Amino acid sequence: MFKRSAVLSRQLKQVSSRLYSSQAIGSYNGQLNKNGNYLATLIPGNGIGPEISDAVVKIFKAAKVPIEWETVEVTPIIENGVTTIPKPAYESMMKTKIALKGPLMTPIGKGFVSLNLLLRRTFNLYANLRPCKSIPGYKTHYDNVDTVLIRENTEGEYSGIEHEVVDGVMQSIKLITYPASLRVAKFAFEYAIASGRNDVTVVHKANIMKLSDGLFLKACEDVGAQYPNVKLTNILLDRACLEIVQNPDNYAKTVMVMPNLYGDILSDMCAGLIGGLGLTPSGNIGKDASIFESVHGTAPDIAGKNLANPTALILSSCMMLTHMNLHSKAEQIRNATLSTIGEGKVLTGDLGGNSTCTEFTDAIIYNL
Ligand SMILES: NC(=O)C1=CN([C@@H]2O[C@H](COP(=O)(O)OP(=O)(O)OC[C@H]3O[C@@H](n4cnc5c(N)ncnc54)[C@H](O)[C@@H]3O)[C@@H](O)[C@H]2O)C=CC1
Ligand SMILES: O=C(O)CCC(=O)C(=O)O
Repeated sequence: MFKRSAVLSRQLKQVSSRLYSSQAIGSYNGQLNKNGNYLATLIPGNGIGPEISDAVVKIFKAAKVPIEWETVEVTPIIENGVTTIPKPAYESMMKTKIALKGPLMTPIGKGFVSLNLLLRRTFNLYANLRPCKSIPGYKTHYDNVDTVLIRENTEGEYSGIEHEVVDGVMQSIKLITYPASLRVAKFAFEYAIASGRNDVTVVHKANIMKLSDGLFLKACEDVGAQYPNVKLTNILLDRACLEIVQNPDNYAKTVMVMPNLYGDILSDMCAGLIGGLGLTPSGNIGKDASIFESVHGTAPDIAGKNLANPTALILSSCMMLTHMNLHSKAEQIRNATLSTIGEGKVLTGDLGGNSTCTEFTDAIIYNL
């Protein structure tokens, strides 16, 4: 094992912890329990979820993070055709108001509704914050990616309203409401100020979806009028994709805000620029509760083989710690994780290495 170099350490210091902060909106008022710890909900999830969750638990223990986990499973509970989450998971969230979640599997083209989306709607987690930043020392085609994407998280194309019109014709409703658009726009502006970017870019297709995306854009402009010191621009989604892959640098100083589906796709694209889905964290932020999770899914192709890269969930857990005002622990764990990758000695397969999830986790603990 190698200790991080001075150059890498310097570069890491430049990785602003503000990038991963979600405190612009959404508050955390948790109280220390009698053991001097905060209580947080842990949802290990499916596929690689339990493996990467174990990695976080191990790292938190080694870093002496003052958190006690309440571990709950989220499985579909279907009653009278309505899907809900299990009572223990619901009650835990209502109590702790904060969770770290592994990915949850959703059947394709049939079966129960997405439990990920259900959690976001149940707890009104209306803003999905997805930062994506090149990792110093880890070489990809780009070394200058530093995007912040905020995705409306409760409606849009994912409102779950679908029906058969007649045989052979299906209809899916994209629901955009002014209040939901306003609140996510406000989050984006507050985040732009808190992160020092002072610049918001609305990503949309209001040239085609004139009413729905048009309303989203208008809500952002209405909010923008209350923030005269924050620059507001807008761009069509297709052009944004082109510009980001051509020159991500141009997107390093803005905060992008967009309807649900666009954010889902664009955040995977940004992940691809910095080394893949194993690296990108996210926070689902609400007024009263928040759930932090990787951008990636259950990775069924590598599940149960100790091959998963836990970085995305570890960085999500750091976002959670920042949200809880545990800044120094967040920074310690984030720096140890990024420097382990930057050193390039112990890497999981997705990053070109041949280390297991366990070996990679142990390397991070060594670097704490
Ligand atoms: N928030 C969530 O819980 C999400 C859940 N899903 C669900 O996950 C399931 C699988 O979806 P896929 O489309 O296959 O996407 P996926 O993200 O699970 O996998 C895509 C590719 O990325 C790789 N990958 C993802 N995370 C990785 C990690 N941490 N380390 C190394 N490699 C990693 C996988 O091995 C696979 O090759 C589906 O049921 C989907 O609905 C998908 C996205 C988000
Ligand atoms: O719920 C799912 O299975 C996928 C969800 C997803 O990709 C997302 O919204 O982040």
